[in-house]
Amino acid sequence: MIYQRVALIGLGLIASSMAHAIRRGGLAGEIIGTARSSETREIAREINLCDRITETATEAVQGADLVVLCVPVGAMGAVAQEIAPHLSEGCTVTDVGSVKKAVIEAVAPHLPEKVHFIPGHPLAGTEHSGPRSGFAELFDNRWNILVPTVGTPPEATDRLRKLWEGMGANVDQMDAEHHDLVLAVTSHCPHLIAYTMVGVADDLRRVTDSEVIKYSAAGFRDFTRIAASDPTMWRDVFLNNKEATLEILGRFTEELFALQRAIRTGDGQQLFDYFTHTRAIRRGIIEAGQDTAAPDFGRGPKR
Ligand SMILES: NC(=O)c1ccc[n+]([C@@H]2O[C@H](COP(=O)([O-])OP(=O)(O)OC[C@H]3O[C@@H](n4cnc5c(N)ncnc54)[C@H](O)[C@@H]3O)[C@@H](O)[C@H]2O)c1
Ligand SMILES: O=C(O)C(=O)C[C@]1(C(=O)O)C=C[C@@H](O)C=C1
Repeated sequence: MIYQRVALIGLGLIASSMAHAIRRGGLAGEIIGTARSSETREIAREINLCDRITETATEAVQGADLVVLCVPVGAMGAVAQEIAPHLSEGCTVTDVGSVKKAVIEAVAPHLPEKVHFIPGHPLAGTEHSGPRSGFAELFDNRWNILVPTVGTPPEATDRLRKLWEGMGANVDQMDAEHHDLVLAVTSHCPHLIAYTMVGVADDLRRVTDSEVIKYSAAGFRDFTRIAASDPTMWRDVFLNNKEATLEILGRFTEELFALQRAIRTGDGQQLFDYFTHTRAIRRGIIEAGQDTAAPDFGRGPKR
């Protein structure tokens, strides 16, 4: 057992997967859960997600030695403010938000000195949300990035690392700014591109008489899966990782324009060279055995 009492705030995909994975590994003495809506709390009770479900976050954190904020990035600051006076001395507060710099800025000022704040981000998910969508295997062989704040005792970070390893994840550390830039490239902008492509296809539906949907090839189907992700979560990701996502979108647009020009001018060599280069990147990732974060479509329950 790594923690005596873990409090999960916000019972969606990530919190419910954590509850299942913590139970699978016998990693906590007790799991307490809480959610804002009575409907979510009711479902959590019905499926026996946690050992105890409380009405409020302030009740949930009492006596906990680990508190995990599992709400959308834009709600982290308000939740931290609400729970701060009720945290136990020496407890660790972590989060699972997809953005790190803005979450640290929103959460850290509210937390008392007697607690350890260790922000985190599991690089694992699906397009589903809510308390029924979680499954114990979500984090197996996926990365979890920890972003310890200055002055965090190494023992507190090691303990949290052990919890994530117990849930099946590989753990790495990064600073917040670097995390946000890397994730802008690997996760945030690809989601925006998927949202856009599905929007374009939908616009075209009238012209193509629904053929776009009917003949969806694998590439487009992957886009529609990604574009089905939770709108609140993704709105908050972009509003809170503005600088890095705008930087990457700027570069993306430049490359896109260059390829657009090559198509218009019939520059087959440029297209061929570009595609050869990107294929080598994909093959390099696979040869290096670093393809562990590849989405495994169809994982987990479909809700
Ligand atoms: N879904 C993914 O693929 C994924 C992966 C890694 C990290 N994350 C991050 O994990 C966090 C949770 O995501 P999820 O996919 O579990 O979401 P989810 O939508 O499944 O669950 C979110 C939970 O937060 C609650 N909530 C929403 N707004 C709130 C508010 N204003 N105040 C209090 N509670 C509120 C919801 O009721 C729900 O219980 C987010 O910060 C997200 O960025 C998501
Ligand atoms: O597989 C998916 O559905 C995901 O989008 C998961 C994904 C990702 O981009 O890889 C999405 C957001 C997270 O913050 C982490 C993981």
